[in-house]
Amino acid sequence: MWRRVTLLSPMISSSSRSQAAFGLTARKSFATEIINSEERVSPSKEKAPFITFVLGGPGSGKGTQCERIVETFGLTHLSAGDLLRREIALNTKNGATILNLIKDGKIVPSEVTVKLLQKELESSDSSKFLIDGFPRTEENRVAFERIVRADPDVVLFFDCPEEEMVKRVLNRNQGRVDDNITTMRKRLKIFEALNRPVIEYYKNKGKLYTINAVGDVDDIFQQVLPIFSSFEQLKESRNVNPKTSLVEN
Ligand SMILES: Nc1ncnc2c1ncn2[C@@H]1O[C@H](COP(=O)(O)OP(=O)(O)O)[C@@H](O)[C@H]1O
Ligand SMILES: O=c1ccn([C@@H]2O[C@H](COP(=O)(O)OP(=O)(O)O)[C@@H](O)[C@H]2O)c(=O)[nH]1
Ligand SMILES: [Mg+2]
Repeated sequence: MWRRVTLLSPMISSSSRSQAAFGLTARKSFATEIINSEERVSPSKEKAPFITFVLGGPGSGKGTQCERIVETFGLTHLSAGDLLRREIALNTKNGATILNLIKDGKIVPSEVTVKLLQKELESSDSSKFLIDGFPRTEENRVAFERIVRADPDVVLFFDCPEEEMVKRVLNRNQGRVDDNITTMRKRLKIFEALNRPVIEYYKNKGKLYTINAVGDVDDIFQQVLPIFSSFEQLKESRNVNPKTSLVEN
């Protein structure tokens, strides 16, 4: 279980949050601490988690590619949309508000989404996460940094033309309340206005990997493979799948 060492938090002044400084502090703040002598912390938990943000417009194939990444590299998939839909299904206190926002293609307040993600990150035994469909806005991004105190190692961007995304969403067939043309049009506008700046942010930080999201699912995954293969932290858990390893590198 990941635990933040909250005592470290006041040491970070807003002015010292350069990428390097923030990254270093985030890593330290993810160090586990032994709360009491009865609690055992495994050595692997002393390292910072490996975090990937998966971005792209609605229907660009984020969820589909995440499944492939999980199969091959064993990362833990956290879909922000799925966590929000679970709140609706469980009828929690935020459930009704979340439902209305999703129906309207709007973004759920950062506090709500970040808290859900934080809970999953902290309670998981995993040390490698794929955070799918988040951050959707600059405000989301800043809230994650502030609350979770972690930075992504990799940001994937599935780049897909609008007409292709519309076609896919309208054929998705998962009974989602937002898979209709009216909501989809709103979502595309929100994507351009609010998610593009996040993509630009990570591009400027040198963390962005842009994937051409048009074509066969397997061919798209072939663009993703070398990105993850290059990270030492993921090598030991690499699950060699003959279907996906043929064209590697
Ligand atoms: N490369 C692809 N070509 C055609 N259809 C795809 C492709 N990738 C995913 N799909 C389909 O498009 C729909 C949206 O994909 P999904 O992975 O849910 O996207 P996102 O999570 O980005 O909204 C799904 O029905 C999925 O099966
Ligand atoms: O960080 C997030 C992720 C999702 N959503 C809401 O959940 C919807 C569906 O998101 P999801 O990622 O499941 O959609 P996808 O892009 O996969 O179609 C979005 O339109 C938003 O209304 C949100 O508010 N914040
Ligand atoms: Mg999705």
